[in-house]
Amino acid sequence: MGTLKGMSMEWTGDTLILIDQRYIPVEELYVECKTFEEAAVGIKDMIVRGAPAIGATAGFGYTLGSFQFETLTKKDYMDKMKEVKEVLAATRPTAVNLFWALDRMEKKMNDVIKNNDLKEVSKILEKEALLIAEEDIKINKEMGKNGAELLKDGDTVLTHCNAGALATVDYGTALGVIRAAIESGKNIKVYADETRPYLQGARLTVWELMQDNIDTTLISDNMAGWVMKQGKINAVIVGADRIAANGDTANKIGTYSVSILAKKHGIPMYIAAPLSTIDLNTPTGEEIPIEERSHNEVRFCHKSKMVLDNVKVFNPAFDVTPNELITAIITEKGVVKPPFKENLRKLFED
Ligand SMILES: CSC[C@@H](O)[C@@H](O)C(=O)COP(=O)(O)O
Repeated sequence: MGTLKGMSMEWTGDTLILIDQRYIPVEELYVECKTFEEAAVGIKDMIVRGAPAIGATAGFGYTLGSFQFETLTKKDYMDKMKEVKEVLAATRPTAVNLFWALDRMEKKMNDVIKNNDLKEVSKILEKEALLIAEEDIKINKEMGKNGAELLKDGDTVLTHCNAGALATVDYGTALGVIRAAIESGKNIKVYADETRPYLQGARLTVWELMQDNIDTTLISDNMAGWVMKQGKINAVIVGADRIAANGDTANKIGTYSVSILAKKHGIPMYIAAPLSTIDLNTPTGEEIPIEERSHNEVRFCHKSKMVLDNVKVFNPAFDVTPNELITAIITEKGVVKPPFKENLRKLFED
C-alpha cells in the first residue's frame, strides 16, 4: 500500500482525495473517491481537470476498479475491468493523457494477470498508478528546467487557462517553467488570462501563483492583444491537452487567439507539455476531438446568470493552435523546435 500527496490529489492507499477545483478560490473543499465511478465523476464534472491530472486520476480510478472486482473470477474480473476502462475513457475526449494512462494501466493488468492472484494484481496496478503520478511531478520539474532556459531575468510571461500544479499532480507544466525560472534566480512576472468561460486562469492560476508569491496580474481575455502591443509581454507559455504528430496543439479555448496575437507582436509562443500529451497516432489538429461543454458555462459567469435563457450558445472547450504559430514545444526531454513532425517523432525514438 503506497501513498502520494500533490496539490491536486492525494492517494491514501484505498482512497483518491481530489481538491475540488470547482470552488477554488472561494472555498477549499475535498472530494473522496473510493470507487472507479466516483473517479470518473471527478473527471467529468471537472472536480479535477488539466491533462496530466486527468491522466493520473484515471490511473487511480482504474486501481479502485480493480479493488472493487478483485474477489471475482479472473474471467468476470477481466470483463469488469473492460467496463472500468470504458467508463473512465468516456469522461472527457480531448486530453490524450486520459487514454495514455488507461492504456498503460490495462497493459500492466494484461501483463501480470496470468501469474498472479487478483489481490496481487490490484497491488501491482496501485504501484503503476503511483508511478504515473510520481513520474508526473519529476517530469514537470525536468520540463521546468528545460523551459526556464528560454526566459531571461526580468521577463513577463502571459499564460492562458491553468497549466499549473492543479492541472498536474504537482508543480505544473507552463507554470512549472515559470516556477523553475524563478527558482533559478530570475525575476519573472506573470499576466494571467482569466480564460472564459470556465475561468481557470482567474480562479486557479491566480490562486496558485499568489500562494507562491509570484508577481501576477489578472487580465480578461480580450485585453491580451493590447497588453502585448504595450510591450508588457516577453513570452507566452501555455500547456496542452493533445499535441498532434505535426505539432498542432489542442489547448483551452482562446489559446489559438493568443497565438495569433503573439505572432503579430513578435512574441515567442511556447507550449509546455510532457511526452504523454504528444499523440503520434493523431496526424494533425484536424483529427483531434474537441469537447463541447454545457452551454451554462457561457450563460453564467461562474455562478451568476448574465443572459436570456433562450439565447443560442456554442461552447467548444478547446481550440487547436496550428504548428506554424508555435515557436517551440517544451518537454521533459528538451525543447523541440520546428520542423515539429520530424523532431517530435525523434523524441520517441531515443
Ligand atoms: C498542464 S494542463 C494543460 C491543459 O490541460 C490545460 O491548459 C487545459 O486546457 C485544461 O483544460 P480543462 O478544461 O480545464 O481541463
